[in-house]
Amino acid sequence: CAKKAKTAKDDKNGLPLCRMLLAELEAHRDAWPFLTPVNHKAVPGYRKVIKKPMDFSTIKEKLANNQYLNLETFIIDVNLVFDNCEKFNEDDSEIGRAGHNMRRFFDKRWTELLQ
Ligand SMILES: Cn1cc(C(=O)NCCCNC(=O)c2ccc(F)cc2)ccc1=O
Repeated sequence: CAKKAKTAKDDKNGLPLCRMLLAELEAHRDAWPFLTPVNHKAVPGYRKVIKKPMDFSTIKEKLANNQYLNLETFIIDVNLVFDNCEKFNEDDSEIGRAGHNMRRFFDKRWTELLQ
């Protein structure tokens, strides 16, 4: 019979873990810039500079549509949110700092949960 997955990382579908992690990201006080897609009509230059926009609501939609193979592919999209933020925003700005805070929080949580 198939070996029981050792950790969520190996588990073919650590999807409940993804849903839990996303819920924690959305509940974070610094999540507000990332909850919905950046409105490129309201944010000059965004569409030109950021080739692959991503946000928490889009990740939620992809989870609901079973578009993530496993935790890895989910983590790639979450990191895309933070990488886009670093590319477009000064570190010393409200949104730039929010991005750094959220990345630090996420890295801490998923590594804790995988131990
Ligand atoms: C990630 N990023 C976001 C923006 C940006 O201007 N984003 C709009 C923020 C406005 N949205 C809110 O204030 C809000 C949304 C939901 C909510 F529940 C509470 C507040 C600009 C550059 C960038 O790189």
